[in-house]
Amino acid sequence: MRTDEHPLALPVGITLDRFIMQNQAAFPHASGELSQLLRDIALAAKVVNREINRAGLIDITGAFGTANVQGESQQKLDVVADIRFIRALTNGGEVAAIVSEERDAIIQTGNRHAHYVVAIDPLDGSSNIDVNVSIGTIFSIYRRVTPAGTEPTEADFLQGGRRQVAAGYVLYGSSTMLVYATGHGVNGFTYDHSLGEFFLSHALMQIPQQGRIYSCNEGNRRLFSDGVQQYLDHCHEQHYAGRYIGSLVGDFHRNLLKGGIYLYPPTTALPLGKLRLLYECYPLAYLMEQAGGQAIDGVLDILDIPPQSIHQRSPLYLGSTAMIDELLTFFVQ
Ligand SMILES: O=P(O)(O)OC[C@H]1O[C@](O)(COP(=O)(O)O)[C@@H](O)[C@@H]1O
Ligand SMILES: [Mg+2]
Ligand SMILES: [Mg+2]
Repeated sequence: MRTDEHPLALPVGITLDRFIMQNQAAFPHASGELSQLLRDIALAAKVVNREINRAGLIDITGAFGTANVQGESQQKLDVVADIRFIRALTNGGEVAAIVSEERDAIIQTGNRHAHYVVAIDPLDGSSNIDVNVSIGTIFSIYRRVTPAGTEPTEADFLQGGRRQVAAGYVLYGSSTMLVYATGHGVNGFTYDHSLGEFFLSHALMQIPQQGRIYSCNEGNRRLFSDGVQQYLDHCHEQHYAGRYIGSLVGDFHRNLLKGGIYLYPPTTALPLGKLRLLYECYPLAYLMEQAGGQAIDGVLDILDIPPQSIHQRSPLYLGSTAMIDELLTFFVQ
């Protein structure tokens, strides 16, 4: 009997580290830089996970008293997660510059020799931080276009969604998961606190083509276009289940597993939508397309939207292909 099949010692599974190494082997010219970058993200995720789990005990709940470039009040955990990810990516040495939701300007890490830049939403679902509801982190990775050795510029971040070389999210929920893709499918890893390791738990995730869940803040209903309002009526007529956590990562993850559609339409208050193209829409669209779903802004595929600025907003509709096709029929009437 092979040792890894012994009933007294069941295998623990494939660690994230081993998975990264196995996948790196598939790219003969790989230098290991992207692999190290992914490990740095996993390390920061473990530290932030620890802070979230004990937030109420170490007084990092509530507002920090400052506002970010979007004019949103920064929660203490927004700031903590921002510092932790920037520190890990800087110390890891593989990232030349970072765009963060919590910082106005590009962060120069000082690693001018590095070949990658990262756009990040350090803490997603800020309105749910203090109420023990799932929250997340979203990241997007590009190979820089400016030469190594020089100071990275906006050009490195405004390459367009289809130039991402990797993207993913961390979900801090009933379990903690890291879900990412590097162009060859979406894989999910569950964190085992007792071993301090992420283990492969969801290989090659695919969203069901059809779903019966819709996720939308219907409190904004009157601010939506007629087409969106008619689509929401259609969801009611079809008795689709309304599920809205208010954390994009949480709503995305559920719909990825069960099938469904997430909508953050433009409103009269936010005519360009609320969500940010570089560190919310592009990375989740990258995952959604590789999981067999669709992501649009109502007209274009999210990944084809030309980027103009680092904190640019966009409407977002993403999920099961059949549900996106159905939504689009309400936009052309
Ligand atoms: O409260 P609203 O308007 O429904 O917005 C909720 C959406 O805004 C977000 O909280 C925006 O993300 P941040 O928390 O990172 O700012 C999404 O996670 C969520 O889907
Ligand atoms: Mg967010
Ligand atoms: Mg955020």
